[in-house]
Amino acid sequence: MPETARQSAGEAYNVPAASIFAGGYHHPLLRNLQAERHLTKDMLMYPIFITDEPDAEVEIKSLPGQKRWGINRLKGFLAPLVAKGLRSVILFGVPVVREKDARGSLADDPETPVILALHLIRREFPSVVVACDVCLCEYTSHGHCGELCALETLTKAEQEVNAKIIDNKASVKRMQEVSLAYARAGAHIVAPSDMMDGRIGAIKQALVDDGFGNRCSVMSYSAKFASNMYGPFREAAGSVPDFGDRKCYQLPPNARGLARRAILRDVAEGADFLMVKPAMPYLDIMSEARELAPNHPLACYQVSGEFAMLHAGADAGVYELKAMAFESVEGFLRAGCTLVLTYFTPDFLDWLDEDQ
Ligand SMILES: NCC(=O)CCC(=O)O
Ligand SMILES: [Zn+2]
Ligand SMILES: [Zn+2]
Repeated sequence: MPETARQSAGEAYNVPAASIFAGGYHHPLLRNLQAERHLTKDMLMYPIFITDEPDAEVEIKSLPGQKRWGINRLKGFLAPLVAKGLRSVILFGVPVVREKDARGSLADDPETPVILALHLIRREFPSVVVACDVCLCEYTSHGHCGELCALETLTKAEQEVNAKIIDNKASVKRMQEVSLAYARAGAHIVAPSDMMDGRIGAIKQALVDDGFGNRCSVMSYSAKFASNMYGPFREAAGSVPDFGDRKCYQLPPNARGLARRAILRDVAEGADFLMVKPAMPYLDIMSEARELAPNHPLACYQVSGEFAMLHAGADAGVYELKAMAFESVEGFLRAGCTLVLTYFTPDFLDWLDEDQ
């Protein structure tokens, strides 16, 4: 037993005045003031799936409440959200009608859903900032994020460990082309999630050379981990790879050092925004990113599996969804994030107007 407790056996222990913590902040307002920063509507970016079926409004089973939208439905879907204060979206294209090929030609086809949506959103909702995810996985016939090497050039052993399947050079060139196409169609931000080496510098240079240096920002998915939590997204976007996995271009979940290097590399290559993805299991990486790049805005992506997990827990009675969603985002802000990509955005637009 500790000395003080023995001495006071039988008597009430006198709590020292300086040890009173929670009790000192005994009112909801006083507790609220503990936060350095609070979630605001400006900090929310909403991921949206747009398909090439113009009238589609298709539920995504594994992503509660989320749908794939056809271009003809987009205005009606976004208008009420913009009225509630939606400030930014990130677009993902989902071709289901047109045929995919090995180089992901549909990514930057002039009629591709993302480009049509860019024109529409810029025209109809001038207050909304539009980011476009830049990646090939939704557009390639094989479902990988970049162009592949001719597989016959690889040894069997290399194929088995999924090494060297990506043609990095050809892929980076595609990311430049796709980024430029989105910038020309009005994207405020291009957000490469492909994870090819050197793409940030290449994209930034292509934008600058084409006159977009101060019209289109680059948000790098800097620390994107090869997570188990992208499943519902892959259902939503139809981007499950045909073979192998993404481990040769995304970070292993245990890779703190690689994440730190990736963050520093993307800063050096000219990224305007950095990102950590997924969010909840990687709070340590966020706070390290904050330290490594204190002068850059930091985003995090609360991915599809996190969203599905939070819903599943709430449905099982483990917690109340709204309270848990706020708790998750409070963690991101505490860790230093300034922007949160989340499927909860429409909910937060309502919740932030309610008493919390
Ligand atoms: N580039 C986006 C993803 O790879 C997945 C996001 C998610 O799971 O929500
Ligand atoms: Zn991808
Ligand atoms: Zn992706």
